[in-house]
Amino acid sequence: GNRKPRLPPGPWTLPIIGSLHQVASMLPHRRMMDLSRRYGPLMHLMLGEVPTVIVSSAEAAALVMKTNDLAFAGRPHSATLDIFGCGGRGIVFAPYGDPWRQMRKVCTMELLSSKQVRRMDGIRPEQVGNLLRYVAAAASTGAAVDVSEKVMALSNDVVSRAVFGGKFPQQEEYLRELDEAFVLLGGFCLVDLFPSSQLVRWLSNGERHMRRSYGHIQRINADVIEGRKAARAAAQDDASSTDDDDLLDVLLRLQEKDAFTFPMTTESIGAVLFDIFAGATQTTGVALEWAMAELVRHPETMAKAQLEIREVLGQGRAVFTNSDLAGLHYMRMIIKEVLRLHPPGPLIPRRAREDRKVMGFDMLEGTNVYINAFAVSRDPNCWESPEEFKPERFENNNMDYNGTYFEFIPFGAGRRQCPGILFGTSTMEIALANLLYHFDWVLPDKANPEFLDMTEKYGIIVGRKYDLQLSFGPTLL
Ligand code: HEM
Repeated sequence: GNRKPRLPPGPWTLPIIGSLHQVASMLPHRRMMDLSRRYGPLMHLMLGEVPTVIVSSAEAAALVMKTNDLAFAGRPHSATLDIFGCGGRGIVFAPYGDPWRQMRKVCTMELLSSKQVRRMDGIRPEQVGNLLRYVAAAASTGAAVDVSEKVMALSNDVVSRAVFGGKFPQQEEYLRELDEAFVLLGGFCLVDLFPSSQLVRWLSNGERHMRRSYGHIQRINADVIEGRKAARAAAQDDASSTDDDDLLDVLLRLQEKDAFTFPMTTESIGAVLFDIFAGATQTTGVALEWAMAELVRHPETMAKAQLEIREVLGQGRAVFTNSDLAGLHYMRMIIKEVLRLHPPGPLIPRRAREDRKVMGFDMLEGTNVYINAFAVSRDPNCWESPEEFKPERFENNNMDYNGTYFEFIPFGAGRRQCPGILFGTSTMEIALANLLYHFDWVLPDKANPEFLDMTEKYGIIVGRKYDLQLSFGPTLL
């Protein structure tokens, strides 16, 4: 009928600028957590002209990502997102529908296939070995290590091997553009907030910047893909797979076989490769940097983890592989606790594909919906001393990030859940196990770890504002 919709409650909004003044001033996931504690687990905001609902409790998250998953399986769109997501041809920002489903299935099956898992189990130790060599050299001279930079580089290299087969000549530029695009997406860009205004469109730099960044990314994609096509043609192995196939090989083979029900262009392949790259690198990198920061801040936790690792692995090991790590129960609790306190993507973007009633409120088609995974995993109604870093809280329970416990959703849940959980946590485990087995980490100049600055940086992937510089304790192995 014509009844007025009953929207979720939200802060007082100004005409034109909506609730922007409420959220734009600081880290949005924190500001929204504070606001939601006042207005409730479903909170309505007008971000500029764009109706938005923020979801901030386990119960509300389950209603959105489980009970009504299909209705909320869309992703937001906006001028900058449409450019970044290649008009929906990738995976992460593709609209819910058949092309997305086929692409996601292919990539997920490939990344999780036993062949690819075996391949990556061989590759990760190589990459971690490079890192260890660098760290050992620094340790021998007493220099501090920029851990943030090094774990990010590790994550980039591992993902790059999975997706593109190895470092590619333009990798540095690719990463720089990705960084810039993430900053543009995390900011509240005027054209996204006022889509109907031609004036704003004309004035705004956001769309122009994104177009330039993404154009550059597309050119690099095209170069890499054309190069590989030429190499495949020369090797005449187009139909057969080898043990060293990366995701690019797999997609090209499917393209050659015409295996999709939609046109699979080089541009689409590029969009998918970029999406996997973008979804995988910074998330895993910042999770590792938060892990090392929390461990240094909690020396007793680091010591306990080292005891476990050194006991399980025995003495005198060089580099080890993921299959050596099955017995590291405390390590896995640490990883969970890091992802609870520092979910790398704190605001999970969805979009309502149809009208739904949730908790008695109307959520209207076209509304952008952000699930605040950060607020949910710090909810005092679900977690004891939620602000404290305490891996032991995961002892003797089954609580997991697999998308069945809605108070803990760093990877989301439902149809859109992150397909890279195993890939990402495997990289985290092997990196942390090696870094802790071989070295004792402390702050440089005997600084007191209690005062380590944990300020977050603004962006859709939330890392540390200040790079983590670490040095070495006296009991080096
Ligand atoms: C610690 C590491 C990671 C975290 C915290 C993380 C987190 C997330 C989250 C929260 C989502 C949205 C889920 C939802 O809407 O319910 C997501 C989506 C996605 N992630 Fe991850 N991710 C990580 C690592 C990875 C890795 C390693 C890969 C690939 C190898 C990856 C690929 C993707 C893709 C392709 C999507 C989009 C799925 C879709 O829209 O259908 N992620 N991730």
